[in-house]
Amino acid sequence: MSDADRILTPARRGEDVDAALRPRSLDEFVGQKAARENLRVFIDAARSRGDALDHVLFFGPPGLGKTTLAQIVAREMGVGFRATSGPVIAKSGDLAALLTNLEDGDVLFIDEIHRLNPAVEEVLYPAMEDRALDLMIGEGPSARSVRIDLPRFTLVGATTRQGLLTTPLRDRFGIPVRLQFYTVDELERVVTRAAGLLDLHVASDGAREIARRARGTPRIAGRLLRRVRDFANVAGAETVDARTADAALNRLEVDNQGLDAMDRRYLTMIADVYRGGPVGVETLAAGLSEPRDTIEEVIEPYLIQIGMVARTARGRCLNSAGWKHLGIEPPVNTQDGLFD
Ligand SMILES: Nc1ncnc2c1ncn2[C@@H]1O[C@H](COP(=O)(O)OP(=O)(O)OP(=O)(O)O)[C@@H](O)[C@H]1O
Ligand SMILES: [Mg+2]
Repeated sequence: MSDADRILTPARRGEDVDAALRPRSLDEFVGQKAARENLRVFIDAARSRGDALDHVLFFGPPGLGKTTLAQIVAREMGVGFRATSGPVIAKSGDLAALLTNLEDGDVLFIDEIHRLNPAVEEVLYPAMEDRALDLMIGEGPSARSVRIDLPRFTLVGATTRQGLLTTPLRDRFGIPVRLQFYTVDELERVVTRAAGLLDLHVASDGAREIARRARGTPRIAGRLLRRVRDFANVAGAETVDARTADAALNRLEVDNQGLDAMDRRYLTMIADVYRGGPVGVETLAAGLSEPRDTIEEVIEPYLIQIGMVARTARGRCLNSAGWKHLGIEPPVNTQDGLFD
């Protein structure tokens, strides 16, 4: 099974109707309290000065609301929103064209900003810092550089891999915002809100069951809700309660901790083959036939967050919660035993 086939992948899949469920204002946006409150202050301050908002970087695992917040920033500032992504901007000229076409105050959203090519990134530095573009005119000895002023704009970058950003780029964002996994309470509100938008009756224990098993991720909560709705429709259930949700999620092979077959394969490999670790991520990637990026970006963050796995300098280790979840006794003398 590849990551794209998983019901629990936090990465976006074609069936996801993200747009319909997207909160449209900071007040509608659930969770991420600290980030929301800070953004509110910075947006109000910029607006009262009549200035563009400082550049913002959203980073964190997939499906936590980076794109949603970028759109909300533009809407709350009352400015235009232009979106592109790192790998799409092939040449520095493409970026120059985008920048010179911005209107005063616009938000330029660059998704996957860690994948910008270095030549393009160079163009971004003076644009972010001085709102200017340095262009070379002509070639060879007669070449000269001209500086063009740009409209005031706010660059909003998003990345799942903050560590892959170059330091000069990272330093040019005045407002870095790390997104966190959501609590079950927060996801319960996400599910209830989405159910309302989908015109579906979900009892509070049903919303809670879905929330508990959504891997801390609103995108997964929305997707599970739609699949549970399908099961409820076929079963002729008017209301999704905890029992209906539990039965549907079991059928989807989402276990009671919200892990799926891929997560269990990952945990089982560390347990069975490497006696709980430490084992390097490359070795795990080869053993599981998954790209290393998928393991690091998609599978591990949540398993680390819930304390089943630890990322150490010598590799990945299974913690006692991981052993417990697999229902396996850890071998004696594991590293884990030393720390628990
Ligand atoms: N705080 C929230 N409240 C309600 N729904 C949310 C929230 N955050 C995200 N969502 C929903 O989750 C889905 C995914 O959000 P979004 O596309 O913004 O994630 P992302 O962080 O940009 O993901 P990726 O890294 O894959 O680009 C959307 O349908 C959005 O409506
Ligand atoms: Mg996104």
